[in-house]
Amino acid sequence: MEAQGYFEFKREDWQNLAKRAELPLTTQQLTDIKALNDQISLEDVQDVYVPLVRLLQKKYADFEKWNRDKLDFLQLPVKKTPFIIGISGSVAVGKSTTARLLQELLSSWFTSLKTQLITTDGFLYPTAELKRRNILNRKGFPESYDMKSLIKFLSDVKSGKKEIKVPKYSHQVYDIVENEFDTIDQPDILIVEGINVLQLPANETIYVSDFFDWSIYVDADANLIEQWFLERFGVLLDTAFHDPTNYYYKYAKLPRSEAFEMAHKIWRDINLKNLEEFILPTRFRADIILHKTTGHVMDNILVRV
Ligand SMILES: Nc1ncnc2c1ncn2[C@@H]1O[C@H](COP(=O)(O)OP(=O)(O)O)[C@@H](O)[C@H]1O
Ligand SMILES: CC(C)(COP(=O)(O)O)[C@@H](O)C(=O)NCCC(=O)O
Repeated sequence: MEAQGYFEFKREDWQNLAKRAELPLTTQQLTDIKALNDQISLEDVQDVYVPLVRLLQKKYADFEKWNRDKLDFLQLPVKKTPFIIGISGSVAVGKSTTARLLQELLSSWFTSLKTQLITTDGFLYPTAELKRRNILNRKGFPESYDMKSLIKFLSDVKSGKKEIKVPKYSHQVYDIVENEFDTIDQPDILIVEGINVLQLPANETIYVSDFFDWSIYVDADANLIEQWFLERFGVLLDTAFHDPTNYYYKYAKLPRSEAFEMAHKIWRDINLKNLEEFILPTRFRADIILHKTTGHVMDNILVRV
């Protein structure tokens, strides 16, 4: 991987950065995390995420100090500014799993800090609007997101606005769910996860990443990501089988091989295309690149130095 400006840690070296003995989580906390993220191996938590959170802790302390010093020097009233972390990567690479785990770790570890999480799926245009714009087959591509609203949301969060409502996307419904929202209410740390968070959309003067204090790109070989996409598709099929309102119901009723043939086409013509054209080019904008290999095992960690 051509990665100028980064230091690449092999997993073995990275895991030595935080001694297991110093793991500040109790066995119960670890068990709770495992229960919430049953896919995640505790080895990954200890070897990869503990050093990651330790590094993040340093960045957060630095951020807080700078905000305090800045306001003090400018003789402005003290105010809290949230620290925003962006997480990017391909569809199905494991962004939401990583984001949820990070939120869990931060919440268990830094109990006095409020950590919230959103996914930019909520800022996709609803299916009706995608149809109206004739871009239904471009879901996930830059033009399928309401970037103005996403930037307004981030600007509201940074300025400390209370109880901000974020639209909700459902993978099962395959659309924005009407009248359902997540509420972001003055967090100390906000994690923003999505394929588009490091992109520079052509018509904006402010980018999503301008609001980030730290960013992570989850990376893997495209052939592996396709496999993970197909495995997730299989899980979605199994849960859709008895529910005609589920988007995947029509695939669940097809012979399994036909359904997977369709999924392979969706991967090749939409998600892989999007990865190659719009997502992968943003990889080296991230502060940290988490590289995964077979079985979702993290093997390399690249840090911008
Ligand atoms: N660390 C992991 N170990 C095992 N499976 C994982 C891991 N991370 C993600 N997965 C699985 O890979 C698939 C894609 O992950 P997901 O977090 O939904 O990706 P994304 O949010 O990038 O689309 C899901 O089926 C998820 O359960
Ligand atoms: C909603 C998404 C754009 C975002 O994906 P995510 O990163 O949440 O997996 C994606 O899941 C999607 O629907 N892509 C369009 C093609 C498809 O997979 O059906």
